Amino acid sequence: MAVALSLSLIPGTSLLVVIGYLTYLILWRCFLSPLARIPGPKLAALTYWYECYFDIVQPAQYAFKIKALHQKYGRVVRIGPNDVSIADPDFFNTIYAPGPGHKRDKNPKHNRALGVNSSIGGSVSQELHRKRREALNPFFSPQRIHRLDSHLTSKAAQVENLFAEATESGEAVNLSDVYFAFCSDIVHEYCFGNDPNLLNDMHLASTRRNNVASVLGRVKIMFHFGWIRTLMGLLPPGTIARDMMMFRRRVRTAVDQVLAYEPSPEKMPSIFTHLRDDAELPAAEKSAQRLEDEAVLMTMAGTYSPMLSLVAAQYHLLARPEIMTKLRIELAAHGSATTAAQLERLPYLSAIVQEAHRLTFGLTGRNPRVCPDETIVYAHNKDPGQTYAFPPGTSLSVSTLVIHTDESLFPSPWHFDPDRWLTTTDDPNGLVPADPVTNEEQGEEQDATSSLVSRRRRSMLSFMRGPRICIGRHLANAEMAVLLAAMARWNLELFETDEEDVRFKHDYHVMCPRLGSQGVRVKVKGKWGE
Ligand code: HEM
Repeated sequence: MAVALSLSLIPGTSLLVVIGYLTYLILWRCFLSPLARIPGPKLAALTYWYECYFDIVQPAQYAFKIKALHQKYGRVVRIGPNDVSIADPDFFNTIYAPGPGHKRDKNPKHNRALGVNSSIGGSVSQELHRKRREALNPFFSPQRIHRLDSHLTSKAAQVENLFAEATESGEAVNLSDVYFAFCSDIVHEYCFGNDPNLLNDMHLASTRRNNVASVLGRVKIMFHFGWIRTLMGLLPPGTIARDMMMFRRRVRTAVDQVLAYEPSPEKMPSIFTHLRDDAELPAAEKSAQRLEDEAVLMTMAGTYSPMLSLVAAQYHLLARPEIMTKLRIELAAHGSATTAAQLERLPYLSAIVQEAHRLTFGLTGRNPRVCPDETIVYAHNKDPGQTYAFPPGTSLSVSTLVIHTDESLFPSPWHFDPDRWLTTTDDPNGLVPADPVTNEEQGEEQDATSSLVSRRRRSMLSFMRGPRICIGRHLANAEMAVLLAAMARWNLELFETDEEDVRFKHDYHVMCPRLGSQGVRVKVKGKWGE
């Protein structure tokens, strides 16, 4: 009798516990938490379902919603129960590059999206990240990248051969596939020491590009429903998300091949033979699983992102012939500039590259940092009412979309305008410093006329800043310089392509143009000037 009575009380007690917990959650998140006074929609403060709605139902629109929230609520907006977005380029370094003695970790929840937790990009703690970065750094210095010059030039020549063939056949060429294959061949050779020559097989290049696009197309689902990835790991291979499995399996094969061979003194080390042979690295850092994660990140980041910037630049060069004309004049005036290092110093070419990066937005998703041990204070210099303290553990981010389309920095922000990157203080020989941002940080190149351009450069977030700045940025810029200079030698016409094929419409970790876009396609009319 007593047992039956206690059993009958269970549902009621459980209901009370649930109601009590939910009441506590609502009170804490909306009214009592130290973040409660930060402006923003109460629903976003209360639950992650708010973000989930804009990520999945809309779809992939939260980046645009965050911009709209800043327009409504101001520079500081609470965009999640523990998440704050700050639309102030002057606060950027405090979050991402605070300098020695200040810890900035990643938010582990964001690792779910790509599932490369044991890669450098997936390292949550600053200490672990630093160790992994130190192991890779030697491969990514500008000097080391410029040793790839002959390889870059020969790959660009291979692209030109494709154009010569397309001139004869009259068939349309998909530049998104071509540039994906170009970047993929280069990064694959750099990582594993062999060139898969994807440029030789455009059908395969197209399949591989779409493969990566569908992996990216799932990042929002994986982010909000992390258990799906766990479930996938338990199912027989290929049951769901075949493309994701195939992509990982291909990368794993390349890693296994590296691990299967002994060190060979006469062979130039590739990134992964270097990691395999690095005596300083503990065994766990060289496990096949960890190296697979590293390689997945490296091959995805090293192909898809530069491809996006390349096609954006190429589209605007073709849609706006006056930009192409200026580029050709500059290239003709510096005919001896052929290597990546020389081309990267041409002001107009660099400005095109920079503008393409701006409108490609780097990582379009939230890329928060968490400070584990310090309260961070935001104080707007002109408005004392806008002072906020974020306790340790708050997930803080700056939106690339918000900053790169800030009208006060970039008037008519969606207009592709390389001129906004040119200063009157450029070198009299018409050359720009190799790394303008670094030079500015060192106090060089400052006068009144160039201050707006300097501010724009400091506000560029495409590669991020601080210790986690894109490790492959010098490679990406070298690839772009060489390929855009080669493309200027050809007479190309856009084919069934418009601006919607290169414009940021959806945030799938990186920018995605209109859904269903086939990429940037052209007809090749022959060599320019012939
Ligand atoms: C236009 C081209 C590129 C863009 C816009 C871009 C953008 C970025 C951004 C924004 C990050 C910071 C991510 C974070 O904070 O977690 C990053 C990191 C990274 N990128 Fe790139 N990237 C590009 C090209 C490349 C290339 C060519 C490679 C490889 C060869 C590469 C490899 C990486 C790696 C390994 C990381 C992680 C670095 C770390 O966590 O320390 N990226 N990239």
